[in-house]
Amino acid sequence: MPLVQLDGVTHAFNGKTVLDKVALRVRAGEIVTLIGPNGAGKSTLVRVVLGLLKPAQGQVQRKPRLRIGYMPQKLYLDANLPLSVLDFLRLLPGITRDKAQTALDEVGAVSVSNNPLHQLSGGELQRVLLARALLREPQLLVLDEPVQGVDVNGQAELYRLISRLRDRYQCGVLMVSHDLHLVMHSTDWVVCLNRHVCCTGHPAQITLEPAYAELFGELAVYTHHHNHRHAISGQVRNV
Ligand SMILES: Nc1ncnc2c1ncn2[C@@H]1O[C@H](COP(=O)(O)OP(=O)(O)OP(=O)(O)O)[C@@H](O)[C@H]1O
Repeated sequence: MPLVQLDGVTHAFNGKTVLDKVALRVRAGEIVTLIGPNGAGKSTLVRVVLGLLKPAQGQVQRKPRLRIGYMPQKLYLDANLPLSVLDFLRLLPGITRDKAQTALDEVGAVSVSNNPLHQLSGGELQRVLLARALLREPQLLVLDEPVQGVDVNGQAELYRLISRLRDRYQCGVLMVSHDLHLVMHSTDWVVCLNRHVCCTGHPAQITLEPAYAELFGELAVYTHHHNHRHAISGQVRNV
């Protein structure tokens, strides 16, 4: 049974359809990457997966008692709040100092344990957020743009870390990314979203899809015919 399975998920905000009959499935041990341009509905879909948003239509099935570890896109920090990394992780109920240290060790961030949270670099903060997600002992890790604010080398390292965590815990991973080329080697399945699912497949296949080429332009290669185009709003236009 998949950890989570969505079928025909449709949702609108203020009369504007943001998700249109979207299907998605994540199984244990699998890394699924959701890619799409700004406003494509990626974060909205993540909220549906997390159970924070009930879609107007469609089915959402989660494995019973599914434990989800979530890494948000952004963390809003109050620079006046003197919170160390360890204090921050220990805000989660039941987390001891030892458990927090182990999670930091796991993500290669033990050296910043006592540093003030708001003084971390982009890459260090992302690792700390990943450690926090791991503390829930997740069966499903949901990562919304996990490499934001991280330089290119750091991004590749973070993706390798995510793959290692998947190998070690055999958890499913759903991650959101803007850039398929960077995540290509660390993902098993790609879902290309622009309010509806434009195409899905293995990372190497997906770059050959005309729908992918249309969304991501010059980086992609056209090889076969596609039966619709997208208006700038993301609406499908027949050709
Ligand atoms: N709570 C809300 N109320 C109204 N509109 C919303 C709400 N949440 C999202 N939207 C709109 O839905 C659309 C999709 O937003 P969403 O954040 O899911 O896109 P995204 O693919 O994650 O974008 P980005 O890559 O920029 O983060 C956008 O037009 C956004 O303005």
